[in-house]
Amino acid sequence: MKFVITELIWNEGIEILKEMGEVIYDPNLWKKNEQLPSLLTDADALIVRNQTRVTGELLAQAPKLKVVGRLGVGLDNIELAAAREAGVKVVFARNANAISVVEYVFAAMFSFSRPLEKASQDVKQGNWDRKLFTREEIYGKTLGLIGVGEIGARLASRAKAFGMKVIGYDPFLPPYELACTDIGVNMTSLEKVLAEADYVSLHVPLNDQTRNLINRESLKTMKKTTFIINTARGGVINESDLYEALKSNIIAGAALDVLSKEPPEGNQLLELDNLMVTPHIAGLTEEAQVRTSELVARECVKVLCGQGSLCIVR
Ligand SMILES: NC(=O)C1=CN([C@@H]2O[C@H](COP(=O)(O)OP(=O)(O)OC[C@H]3O[C@@H](n4cnc5c(N)ncnc54)[C@H](O)[C@@H]3O)[C@@H](O)[C@H]2O)C=CC1
Ligand SMILES: O=C(O)CCC(=O)C(=O)O
Repeated sequence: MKFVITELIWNEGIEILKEMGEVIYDPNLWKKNEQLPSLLTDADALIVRNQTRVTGELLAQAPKLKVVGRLGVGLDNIELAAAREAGVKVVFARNANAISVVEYVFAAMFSFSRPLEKASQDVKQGNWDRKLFTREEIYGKTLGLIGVGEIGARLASRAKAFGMKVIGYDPFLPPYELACTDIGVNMTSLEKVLAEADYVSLHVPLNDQTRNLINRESLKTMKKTTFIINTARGGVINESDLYEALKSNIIAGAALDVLSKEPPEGNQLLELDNLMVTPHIAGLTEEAQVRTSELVARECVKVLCGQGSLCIVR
């Protein structure tokens, strides 16, 4: 078996693959468009993160390919219809990084509500301003979830433990799969989530329905005190509309782990004081990456051995 890996993978995954065959691994291969097709001519599996564009054109250059492994959850960089047409299965790291994303969202909420780093810097600069850093508890506040899947559900149960009220919008949630009421999420409309939440957190895939879901009109319906947190995909928020809303204090602030263009180029949002931005790290913890690398390696091998996998994208 030949495995081609175009982006960062942890050793735990590589070890599994090496037992099964040849492993070509270069974490920067996704940037080397001229090299990739020739490496794929006799590859059985292609393993990627979120930067490799797995297009129909690329798949056509990989006649032996049977499986694409996605070291993560979002599938917006993979042309699923083209993969289906080519008979190539796609497996992903179902739920492997969800807890890390949840903890990131708490870090973002606490950065707004208890800004320890800013206060610490202020003290180190010789100040002792206790009033300046008086904020609000998250206890009793409303967390609004847009998308209540693997991440949203885990975020909800932990937010309840902090005494938050949790409301959610997810029109595609199969009722038998997740009893939102059991985990304390009051499911409601998108309009209500936006109007009532003190913290809005996005957990939807990027697709034609969710692109620009948060835009000038929806931002206007939010409270002036609301913070929005985006760990989903940059395209879910219209960035120029968010820029205007933050600049004119239509909402209080935003934390973005994802941007429409990564790394950013000339993105005005980065100039704003009420914006926190990180380089797509919500799912990047040691634990999540070991789980992700092992899971995707194992599931690719299963597919190549003709066994079933619960991580195949349908
Ligand atoms: N920043 C990071 O490091 C990470 C980002 N992600 C992003 O988070 C997204 C969500 O991840 P999971 O919770 O694991 O996925 P999931 O598939 O378990 O949950 C997504 C939920 O969104 C819902 N949904 C779909 N379209 C919707 C719409 N138009 N309106 C409202 N809800 C809608 C679905 O019904 C589903 O319940 C991923 O697709 C990925 O883009 C995931 C992991 C790490
Ligand atoms: O692929 C990555 O490295 C980031 C994780 C992510 O965005 C995802 O799992 O969807």
